[in-house]
Amino acid sequence: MTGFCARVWEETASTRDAIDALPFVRGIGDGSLSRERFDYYMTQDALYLRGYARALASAASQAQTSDEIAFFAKAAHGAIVVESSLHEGTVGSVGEEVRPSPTCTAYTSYVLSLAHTQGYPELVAGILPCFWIYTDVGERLTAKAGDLTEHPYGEWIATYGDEEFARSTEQVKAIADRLAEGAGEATVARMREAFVRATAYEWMFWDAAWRQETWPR
Ligand SMILES: Cc1ncc(C[n+]2csc(CCO)c2C)c(N)n1
Repeated sequence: MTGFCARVWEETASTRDAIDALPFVRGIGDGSLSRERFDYYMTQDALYLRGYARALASAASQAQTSDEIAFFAKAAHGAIVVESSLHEGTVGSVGEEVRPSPTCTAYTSYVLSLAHTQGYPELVAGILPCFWIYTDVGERLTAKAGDLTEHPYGEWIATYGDEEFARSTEQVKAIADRLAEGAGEATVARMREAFVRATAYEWMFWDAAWRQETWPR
């Protein structure tokens, strides 16, 4: 039987095709995306990464091996460092007055609910699309964009097209496959649900940035 990752990757093929087709993602790739939309995204992403870093720290606290504890603790730190370096170069530091959008709130609340109401395998499955989708999109955009030095979003593309980032993704995939192998049917079904949902949130996050989504007032 094929592993968990191979199966859920196949199952989310249509969502991933829809991600590639998003005007926001196409616009980052060809450089035509407006600064205004990109800045909205970066600000919301900084807020997202704070919540996501907490979910990674929770995975570190639930992990059972030294390697996994160290891996998730380093990734939690990495999420905050990505936030400050990539974001300060574009939108500056994000102040307390900025409110997370409905989609940002939904996505961070969802991964944190996995951390607090489900088990370690479900949390890892819900954390994985953040790594895998960005590696996947980053690799394709890097191959397409060519020389990034003059590209308006070159730094963003290079961050996620990076080989070390791809290696981190492979590590989360290996952890998810191992956990699914040792888990019962009900846990694997919840892991699948977490992966599918988080993948949908990745689509929604870029779509919300394109729309510059706000709360009703
Ligand atoms: C909405 C959203 N989803 C995924 C990433 C990518 N990402 C950022 S930090 C990290 C892991 C630790 O470095 C990953 C995979 C993002 N930036 N924003």
